[in-house]
Amino acid sequence: MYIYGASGHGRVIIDIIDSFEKIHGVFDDNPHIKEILGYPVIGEIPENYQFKSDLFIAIGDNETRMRISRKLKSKVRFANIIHDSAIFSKRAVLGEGCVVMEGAIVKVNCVLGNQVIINTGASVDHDCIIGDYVHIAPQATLCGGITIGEGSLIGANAIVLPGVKVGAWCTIGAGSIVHQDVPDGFKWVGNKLQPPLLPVSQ
Ligand SMILES: CC(=O)SCCNC(=O)CCNC(=O)[C@H](O)C(C)(C)COP(=O)(O)OP(=O)(O)OC[C@H]1O[C@@H](n2cnc3c(N)ncnc32)[C@H](O)[C@@H]1OP(=O)(O)O
Repeated sequence: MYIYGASGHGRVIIDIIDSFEKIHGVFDDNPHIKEILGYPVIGEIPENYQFKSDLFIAIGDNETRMRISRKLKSKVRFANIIHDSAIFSKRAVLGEGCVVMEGAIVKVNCVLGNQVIINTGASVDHDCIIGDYVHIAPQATLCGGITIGEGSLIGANAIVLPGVKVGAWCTIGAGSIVHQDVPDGFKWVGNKLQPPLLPVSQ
């Protein structure tokens, strides 16, 4: 497998896979990063690079992961990674380029899109629909029947109550309790929707 991203999330991904998976190469656009966990970092992906195996985009930022996956999707197949200690229902569906980390749970009838991160110990209960490029951060809990729109971040230890719909590109603060639907692009912190930023007056 190839890895794209040699920062914190890249270290986490390499640490999960390199005891059973050969790392063919690690890419990162930052020319100052030369090495990660003992693996040399190649730099940017060269034009017309011929991949010998699947790629995993190990970048935590949802918008960046979307941009890179769109750029590369015609050139390479994206790997999925499910840690041995995760519980992933045989009746749940996963897109491509996703990771389900240590101790995470994804239950019956869940549908996960592409490039989704289910981080350490997060719990996604029955019948949830998770859009592309979503990150469910460590220990977050999604109760049953929840919808999370594309690109949203559900912060660490947040709880989303049953049936709630979180829109696209929302941010849910760490430790929040989300008890109402959240419109596209909004932020929710604690137990409240945050007012949108007002445009700066001319
Ligand atoms: C392995 C990993 O690390 S995965 C990473 C997962 N990432 C996360 O879980 C982070 C989620 N992000 C957060 O919780 C952020 O703090 C956000 C998005 C809620 C707020 O970020 P910002 O908009 O930059 O807000 P900022 O940091 O300026 O804080 C604004 C106010 O909200 C408060 N605040 C910030 N985060 C929270 C929170 N989670 N809960 C309650 N209050 C908060 C701040 O104390 C501050 O209060 P004040 O105005 O009274 O001083």
